Amino acid sequence: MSTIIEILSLFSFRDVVNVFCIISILYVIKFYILYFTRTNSLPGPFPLPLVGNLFQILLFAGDISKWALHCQEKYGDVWETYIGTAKIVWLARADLIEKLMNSSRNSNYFHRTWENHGYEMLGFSSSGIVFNRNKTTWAFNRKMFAQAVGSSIFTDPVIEWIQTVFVEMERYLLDLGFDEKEFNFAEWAPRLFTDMLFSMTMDKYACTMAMLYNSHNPLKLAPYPEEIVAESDAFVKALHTHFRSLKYFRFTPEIIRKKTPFGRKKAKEYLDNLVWLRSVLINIIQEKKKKIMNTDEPVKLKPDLMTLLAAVNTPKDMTKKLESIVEPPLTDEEIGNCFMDITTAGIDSSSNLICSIIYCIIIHPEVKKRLRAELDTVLGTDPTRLISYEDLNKLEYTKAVIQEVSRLHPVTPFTSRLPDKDDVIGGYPIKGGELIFVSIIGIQVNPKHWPDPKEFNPDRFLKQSGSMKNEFPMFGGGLRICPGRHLAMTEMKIIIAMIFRKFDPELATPDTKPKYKYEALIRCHELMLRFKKRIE
Ligand code: HEM
Repeated sequence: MSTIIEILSLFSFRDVVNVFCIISILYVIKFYILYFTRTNSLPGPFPLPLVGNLFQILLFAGDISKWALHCQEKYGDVWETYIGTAKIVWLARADLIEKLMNSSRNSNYFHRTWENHGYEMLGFSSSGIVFNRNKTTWAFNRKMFAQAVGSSIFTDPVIEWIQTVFVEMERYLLDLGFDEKEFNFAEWAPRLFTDMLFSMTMDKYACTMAMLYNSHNPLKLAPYPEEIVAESDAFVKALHTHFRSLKYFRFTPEIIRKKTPFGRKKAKEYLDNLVWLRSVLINIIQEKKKKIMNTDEPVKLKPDLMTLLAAVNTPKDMTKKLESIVEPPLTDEEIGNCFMDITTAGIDSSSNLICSIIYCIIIHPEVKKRLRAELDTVLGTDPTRLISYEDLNKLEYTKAVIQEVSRLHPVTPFTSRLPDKDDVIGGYPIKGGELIFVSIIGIQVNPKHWPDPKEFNPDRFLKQSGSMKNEFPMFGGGLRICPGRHLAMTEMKIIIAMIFRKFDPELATPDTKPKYKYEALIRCHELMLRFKKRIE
């Protein structure tokens, strides 16, 4: 150390500045030599050294989806951008993503992004679904998840769970006078989906709506025992800390996480939180396993997702015939990671989409009228009648409305793929290891696929014939297509039906608009409404 200080003392401040300037100039020269001599160049915005094109996103207030649409308009359906020195190829046309959205197990496009040491530390790189980079364990976990979510023993009670949780929200809203007073629906939506997900995955109360209600009405608390509320509160808070930790581990360079006191402290806090969360989950899973072991009639157990996953591939499997069981059961850790994947991927996307759907229906009275007519025809005029699975299949216009809102306002505007090896896409050479962004929003408003793409017209989904999977990739596609898509559509249909058959939500003021923020997905953080009761 003292030798370094002695050497440094031989230089004046001016010398240090000069050396810094020379190194910077050499770096800039090298950056642009590489940029201008790059092979397989594509059109795209001009990058700056070190930051690449990141600074241009600031011109769009950090909203990458608006920036991507701007780039598409300027450069066409294929363009390139840079994060630092890393090139990213963008694709915004259905035929261009065909290879990426191929479901073959040998696909060149299994990985969604680069390897991340942070996720490895968290234990998600080879377990669970969303961040799993190991094809074998990913395929196994995903197959078990799809088997449980898709089994009829799960899908039937899910419809009841969703309705029960919605009725609870309805009670709180009416109790708080939100049929007359304006309130921020965007505050309630994530709680509605959290509570729903907790009941369908674990048969437990998350009580997040109850807590919001209590914060508005401390004199008349929601009817849950205090210890249940406190227990759920601790668990939900830990889950939120876990969501923040995913961002931290993804974006904070390893050197900061490991070598700086602040970085180390933060990483430890997050890891301790995850250890606690996992231990709670494992206790819950083991309780479920005990119940399964102690019964001769597993079909009589409450078929929440965790119970189904805990029994999968055991002699008490409720999702398939025993003679077809050849694989091992899921470990407790795998079940816990699947639960965290479901909450990570399933709460925010659904709750943000529901805000956009309600807003679009309100501002299109003719759409609301047709939607209501369909609800009344299929469900009848008694708003307390339980909705059944058969009813849902008949709600074609409602489904078209949900799809049209998702087309114009996708909550997940992009997904990505990392090719394992070199390829050619639409005539453009692509290098292995070069990240590809699929602009879901760009494809869904591309005039080559959608006439009058900016017009809100649910009928276009009723008229669609043939396959349009790559023209409407709201749930991604191929190997890594969203495995929760059917559940998500079920949730949306039921909630829209429950709202609009009984209520007539109105905007707080005629010019009220939802406020969105881009945070990996498009998050609605304000939608001021009144939940007026339906009169006609
Ligand atoms: C409206 C609601 C939802 C939307 C718009 C949505 C959209 C998406 C998209 C675009 C992807 C990436 C697909 C790809 O890269 O090709 C994805 C992945 C995923 N989604 Fe969803 N999703 C929704 C709801 C849900 C729900 C309710 C669940 C769980 C119950 C879920 C679980 C997952 C999982 C586990 C993945 C990762 C799949 C993998 O990596 O293999 N999603 N979702």
